[in-house]
Amino acid sequence: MNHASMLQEVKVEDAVGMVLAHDLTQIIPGEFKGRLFRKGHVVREEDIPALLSIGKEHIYTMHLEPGYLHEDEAALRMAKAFAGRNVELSEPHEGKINLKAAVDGIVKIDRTFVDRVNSIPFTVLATLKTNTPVQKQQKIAGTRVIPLIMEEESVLQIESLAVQWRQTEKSSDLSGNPVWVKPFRPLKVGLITTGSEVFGGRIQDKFGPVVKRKVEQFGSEIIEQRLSPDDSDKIVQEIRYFLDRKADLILLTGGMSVDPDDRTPGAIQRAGARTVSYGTPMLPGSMLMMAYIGQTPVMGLPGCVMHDPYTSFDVLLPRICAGEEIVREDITMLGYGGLHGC
Ligand SMILES: Nc1nc2c(c(=O)[nH]1)N[C@H]1C(S)=C(S)[C@@H](COP(=O)(O)OP(=O)(O)OC[C@H]3O[C@@H](n4cnc5c(N)ncnc54)[C@H](O)[C@@H]3O)O[C@H]1N2
Ligand code: MOO
Repeated sequence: MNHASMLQEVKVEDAVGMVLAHDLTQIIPGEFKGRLFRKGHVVREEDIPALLSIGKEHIYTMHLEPGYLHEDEAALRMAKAFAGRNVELSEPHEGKINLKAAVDGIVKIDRTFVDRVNSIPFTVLATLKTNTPVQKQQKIAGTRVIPLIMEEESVLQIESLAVQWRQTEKSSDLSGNPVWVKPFRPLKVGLITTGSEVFGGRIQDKFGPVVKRKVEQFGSEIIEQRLSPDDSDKIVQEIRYFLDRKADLILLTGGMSVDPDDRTPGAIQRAGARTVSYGTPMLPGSMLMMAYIGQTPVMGLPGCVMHDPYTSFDVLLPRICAGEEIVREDITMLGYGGLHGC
């Protein structure tokens, strides 16, 4: 790429009155990183010491030829090409556009598309992983072009990748584009706390508050918490209680392991559940059960959810709160990268 003819170097001392062609960045480790001068700023006599102090002895003046784009314009066109529903774009800043969530939800980001964009030289698209829960205004992706002057051809390639994606991606009719945010829906959640030691008052329930906080974090609510001893019939009754009340999600805690008193997985099955998986390849959270009774998701939560900050429950819950059905493949793919402790 030969951009030399479009860029002219001028010593800062001779640049008074000239227009900056790009943002200029200052970094003071531990204190500040950001734009010191904005693109378009007219250099003044008093700017010269500041420019020299960030190591700029020269500035560029720029004369773009047809077929070339300024870094800011290229980044903006890239971002507009793939930003879909519930995504907002920031102003260009140092050749970068941030994509932000416009709502609370989970990000949906097509990995194949991201890889294709990044295989085009001098373009950068860095994103969160798909299905990550995000809050409104949280950054979900950033685009950047590496050179100050970008060949328009590269941007056209990205724009046409996005067009192809829209033509071929049948399942994404909700999204419009490969990077988007699926909003949470407010679910009514029934919570069944099993364990004769809790039911009988021998120990105080520590599970309920944890589950309540997690559920509320994604915009849903626990409509009621019911206690049950380690008795299969009683657990089945409590599941039916919440089915009758049209709970959108039923969560059961405790009794998920291999002891004779661990009745929860069997009771979930006896209540008529279709098991997606019992045994989840993630540590912690391996004893989690994912099941459905009709359309209603039912989850058995093992003891670790009570004390480990990030388990398989934290991966699956935001997706369920966004209205997604969990299938077997969603579970099997958790193992790779699924070691988080335990
Ligand atoms: N031989 C094996 N042992 C264990 C396995 C295994 O595969 N083979 N898995 C381990 C894993 S992983 C976990 S996680 C736990 C599973 O625990 P459970 O869900 O069966 O939990 P419980 O046995 O019901 O309780 C464990 C512990 O936590 C206390 N507890 C339970 N509920 C509450 C509550 N609501 N509030 C406060 N405390 C609670 C309970 O009293 C026990 O002390 O199993 C491993 N073992
Ligand atoms: O389920 Mo345990 O559920 O891996 O700590």
